[in-house]
Amino acid sequence: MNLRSKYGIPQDAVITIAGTVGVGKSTMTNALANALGFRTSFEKVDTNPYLDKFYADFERWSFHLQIYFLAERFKEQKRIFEYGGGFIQDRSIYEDTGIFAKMHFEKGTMSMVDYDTYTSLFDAMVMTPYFPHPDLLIYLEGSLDDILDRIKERGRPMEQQTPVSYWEEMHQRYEEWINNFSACPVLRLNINDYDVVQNEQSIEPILERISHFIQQSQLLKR
Ligand SMILES: Nc1ncnc2c1ncn2[C@@H]1O[C@H](COP(=O)(O)OP(=O)(O)O)[C@@H](O)[C@H]1O
Ligand SMILES: Nc1ncnc2c1ncn2[C@H]1C[C@H](O)[C@@H](COP(=O)(O)O)O1
Repeated sequence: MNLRSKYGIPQDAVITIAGTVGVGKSTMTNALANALGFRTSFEKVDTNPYLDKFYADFERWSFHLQIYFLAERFKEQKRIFEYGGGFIQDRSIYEDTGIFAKMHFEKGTMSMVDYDTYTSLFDAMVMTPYFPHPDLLIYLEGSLDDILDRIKERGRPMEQQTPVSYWEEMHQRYEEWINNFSACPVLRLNINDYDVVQNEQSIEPILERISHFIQQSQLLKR
């Protein structure tokens, strides 16, 4: 019996992985997709035409980057819908607005006009009854120090050159954001409680918790 059947996870489930930069979303996306035989939906960092420019000049590029991410995530959403689910998604669309756009607006690196334009587009596209929300959002959390170590270890040059205060601000905002998030069910995982890199078996207790959550939320939907 495969792991998906063993834990009774529906084959059309859509699970999104959320959390701050470097916390381990892509790694978890791969581990869960392999274990469940699901497709993946990744953020493409290397081919993003704005990301390097954005890190070099937030004020100049924050609006362009948000529009780009929104378009990319919406295309991915369409692909997931066309396949009929069975996906693990690396980062949720909700973080673009709830974390990044909001943070840049509030810190003064996105103008109010740009922020209003962006949020009205986001709301028209996403916050509608026609937009399918994921079955589960897995929120990865960890200490700022552990996350900074991971950002350093991964070594993306644009992130190394960014002041620690940026990651600190983001880390705080994530905590506040997840405590108020209600668009879909949330499973919180602390990065010290599993290690899918060194120990492949550590995915099974996570599958068990996912199964429990999805079954409970399906009961609530009835
Ligand atoms: N469970 C883990 N144990 C140890 N290192 C990890 C773990 N998960 C991720 N990492 C490492 O942390 C870094 C960031 O992980 P990544 O999955 O790219 O994060 P994200 O997608 O959230 O930005 C990478 O170098 C990755 O190898
Ligand atoms: N919406 C976003 N605005 C600004 N920057 C973003 C957004 N979404 C992702 N990013 C950045 C953060 C990282 O440098 C890369 C990839 O994110 P990761 O958390 O490592 O998957 O893109």
